[in-house]
Amino acid sequence: MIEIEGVSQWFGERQVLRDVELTLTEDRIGVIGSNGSGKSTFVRLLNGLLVPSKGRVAVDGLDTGRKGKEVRRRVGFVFQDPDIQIVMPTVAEDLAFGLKRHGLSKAEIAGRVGEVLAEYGLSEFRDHPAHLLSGGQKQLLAIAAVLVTGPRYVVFDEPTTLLDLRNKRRVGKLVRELEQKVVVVSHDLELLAGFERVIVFDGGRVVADGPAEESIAAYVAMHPPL
Ligand SMILES: Nc1ncnc2c1ncn2[C@@H]1O[C@H](COP(=O)(O)OP(=O)(O)OP(=O)(O)O)[C@@H](O)[C@H]1O
Repeated sequence: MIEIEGVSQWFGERQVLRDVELTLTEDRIGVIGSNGSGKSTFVRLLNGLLVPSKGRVAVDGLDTGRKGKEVRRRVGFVFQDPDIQIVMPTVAEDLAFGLKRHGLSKAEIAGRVGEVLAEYGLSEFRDHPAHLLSGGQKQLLAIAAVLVTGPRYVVFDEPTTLLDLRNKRRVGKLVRELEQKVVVVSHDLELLAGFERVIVFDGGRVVADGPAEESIAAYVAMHPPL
């Protein structure tokens, strides 16, 4: 469970989130809203990438301000642009990187990396330079590198924006089928169809919150055709 209690966020003089009060328990949660409405800021609070200016965020009872390291082990974060997440030269080394930080032995790491490469259809790219992968393959690698560390929750910030239709569907399927609880920020409303809960932000506030179909309809109704 992730609890967001009385959270407001300022950057300098500018208030970006206003009195957000939410308890996240569902397996599939979407976050939508206009550009600049505060979605990315909100999800950055969930794994302690950002600590709220006011209020409190707790993951399974762990305060993100005081227990940041433990929180980040529980909550994986997949960025929109996989290039900023890929840190090692080859595909296998990149996957191993996250595991080393988790104190696994060399043999355990090799085994786990092999499994994950197979699972994501990346085995043939094992020793390939990660930066030469296609956009879709990089996104899959970035997702795999987060999942390999075994988080309980995974936050995705616009995971399909840079992808072609085939890879968009691939990532969409993966997001729907993950065993972890997921929170997905997206402008791709199709990706969120069928989600248990979709939260709509506007001007830093939650303006709708309910099953995907209801929230998406409310969001669409807020934006009549020009
Ligand atoms: N680190 C920061 N410093 C200053 N302002 C910031 C910072 N991060 C975000 N902002 C501002 O906060 C506001 C909300 O940004 P945020 O990225 O949360 O919106 P968003 O809903 O994710 O938008 P988009 O759909 O365009 O990605 C924007 O006006 C942005 O310029």
